Amino acid sequence: MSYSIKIDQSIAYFTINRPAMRNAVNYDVMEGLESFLDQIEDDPEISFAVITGEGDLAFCSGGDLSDFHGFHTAEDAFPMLSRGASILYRIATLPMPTIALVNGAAVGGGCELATACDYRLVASHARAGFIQGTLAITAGWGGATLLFEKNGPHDRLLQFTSRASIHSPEQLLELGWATEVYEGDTEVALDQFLAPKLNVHRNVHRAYKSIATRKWKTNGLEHAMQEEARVCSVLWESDAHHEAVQRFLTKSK
Ligand SMILES: CCC(=O)SCCNC(=O)CCNC(=O)[C@H](O)C(C)(C)COP(=O)(O)OP(=O)(O)OC[C@H]1O[C@@H](n2cnc3c(N)ncnc32)[C@H](O)[C@@H]1OP(=O)(O)O
Repeated sequence: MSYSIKIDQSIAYFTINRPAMRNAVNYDVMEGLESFLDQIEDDPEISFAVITGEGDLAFCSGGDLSDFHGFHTAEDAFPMLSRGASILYRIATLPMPTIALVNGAAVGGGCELATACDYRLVASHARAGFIQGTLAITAGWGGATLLFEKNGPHDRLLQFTSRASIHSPEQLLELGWATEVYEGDTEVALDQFLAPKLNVHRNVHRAYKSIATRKWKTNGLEHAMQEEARVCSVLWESDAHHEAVQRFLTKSK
């Protein structure tokens, strides 16, 4: 199984379980995320949702380049990108707060997935970045739209996306992308992050989440995220993109 879902004492967990592929997202993982969202979206008993990746090398390395490399044209790529954008929109607008447990690399679509969450707990050995530019594409699952929507300093966020580089936890904290950086055991770090929050009734957390995100239901965010998928799909069909993916897939062979 390429993912697992667990609900334990009002906390819902989704774990991508493809460590050998650095937890890259294929259609199976997309289906898993949709099923996770279906399970928790209307469950008033859930206090928090946690998204993470198996192992300690990667949170998520983005779209599975070996699977999705088969898409040659914008028309081929758009349905996958659009589906990713729908999933990230649903994550961003879940009624309970969400935590990305960034226990390793979060790059490309993996950085987008973490950006869709409310909080990002980042391991001191982890790295993250919108590296899609190295593949001659932009973010395509709506993650860049979400990043800009979350009101950081415009110039620094624009550099964060367009320089396509990988950032250290210190840089991610300074940018305001990382909520906290932790050392040592991931479960302990999550417990310590959640403990003070669990002293407050879940309805309060859910109410603040609704206050913070209500505007997104009416300001066209969902449409803007789909538009990001469309822009990415146009770049996807370029030779520059296909050549860059080919270089990545053959680098160690
Ligand atoms: C939707 C838009 C997108 O998300 S486009 C995808 C953007 N993502 C990327 O370009 C990420 C590519 N991956 C990486 O940069 C590195 O693998 C990171 C995550 C930094 C981890 O580095 P490192 O720990 O050295 O592992 P590695 O590169 O040797 O990879 C191990 C095996 O996993 C594979 N892998 C990794 N990421 C992906 C991916 N996104 N899609 C498909 N396969 C991936 C590598 O090819 C490698 O496989 P193999 O063991 O050589 O067969």
